[in-house]
Amino acid sequence: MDRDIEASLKKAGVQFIRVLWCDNGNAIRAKAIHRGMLADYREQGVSLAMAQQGMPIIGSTPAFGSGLGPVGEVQLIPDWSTLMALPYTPSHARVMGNMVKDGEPWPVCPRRFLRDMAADAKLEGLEIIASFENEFYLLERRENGEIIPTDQTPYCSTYGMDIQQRIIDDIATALNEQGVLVEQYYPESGPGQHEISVLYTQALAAADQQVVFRETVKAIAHYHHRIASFLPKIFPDQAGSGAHLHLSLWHKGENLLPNPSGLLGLSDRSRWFIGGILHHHRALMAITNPIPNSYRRLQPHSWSGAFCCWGLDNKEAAIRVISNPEGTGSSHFEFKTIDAAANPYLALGAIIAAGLDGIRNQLEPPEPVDCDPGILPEEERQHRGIQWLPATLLEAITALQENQVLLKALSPPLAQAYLAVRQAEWEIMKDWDLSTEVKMLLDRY
Ligand SMILES: NC(=O)CC[C@H](N)C(=O)O
Repeated sequence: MDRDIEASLKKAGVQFIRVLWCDNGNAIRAKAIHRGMLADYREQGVSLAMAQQGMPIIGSTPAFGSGLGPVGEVQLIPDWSTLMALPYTPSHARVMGNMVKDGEPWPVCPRRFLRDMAADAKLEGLEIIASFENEFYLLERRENGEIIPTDQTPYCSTYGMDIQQRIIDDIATALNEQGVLVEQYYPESGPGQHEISVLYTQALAAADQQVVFRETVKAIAHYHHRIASFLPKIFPDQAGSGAHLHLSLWHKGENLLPNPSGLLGLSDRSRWFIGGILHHHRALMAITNPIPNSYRRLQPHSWSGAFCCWGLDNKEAAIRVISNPEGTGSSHFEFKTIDAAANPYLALGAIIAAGLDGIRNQLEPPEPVDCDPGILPEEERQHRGIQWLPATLLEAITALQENQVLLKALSPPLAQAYLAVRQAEWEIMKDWDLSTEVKMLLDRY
């Protein structure tokens, strides 16, 4: 960051620069540096208690067994290439932070993990291109604490668009101003549920975008006296909110996915990448669906990726390969078993690790599924190799504890801290009913 940027921050009226991190509980947090003190902090960043990476989403003591106690600090060093004034809070700017210990990237830093996984992919000649596609609810809190949707409109309702026009416009403007390019918008099927998709980009930037997206949507809703929530399941009988992850693999500007004569229009490497994700799916879910509430969303017939399988344009499969109308092969696929309670750096990093394992070991996915797996008799599902996914976070945690590929990729200190946070959250929340989850978590995601 040079003096010009300091000057432009001053000119823009920025007083504080938030240095952001996204922790193992997927809370987005920041320490803010006053502009007048930037010279002192520019290189060394702000200090952070190591225990911060052991915090569950509820509570303020590090999880037991995280390996992170009250002693020890790391530096949160701004990645100045991500500096951006916040359009919705003009006196603040934000920059993403990297956790550094003794001058080296700290293994427990989620951004470090994704950077390393992207670098691993590069060694295989692959650039990972991704985008998170979020759904969220726009809600109001009544004086008695009751949470109600702010529209009652169905899927793609133009009336829903009219009702929410100002707020959606403001979100789109703010995202675009931060370089997160808005692609499509429509009201989703739940009352007050909306979806805004943003343009894909390289892996680290895609995870940064996910943080920016959540920050922006929540802040702008608040400005409009609304609550935006990404909590995976809010209303028992209405659609849940996913954060489907769209992926493609590139090399030197060329998309490596399409092969018109390959299975589902895909090249061998991309099919093996998918094979790796499905092979490690159960363990991945401890990262992609990290809270007990996540498992309420994953129901058959809800297009949420509740079955471990893949298919062409199949919205009930965990992996939907998206057909290309021009018949030139499939250019990307979507992983649906993921929600916005997931730390995007860890989730995308773990998916890359699983996919690379698939490529290295040429892991073939099972036969693609061309029907709704939820209506098949159990025997046929088994015959076709369509597995039920973990029904609880605890099952997913156990799968991750047993998954040497993902544990190795995470590195022992990150795996230890992450699993301890998941276990702590499981213990805290396992007996909560949905209304307690909503009360406690609505504002946190
Ligand atoms: N249109 C859709 O794909 C719906 C997605 C669904 N709401 C989910 O939970 O994932």
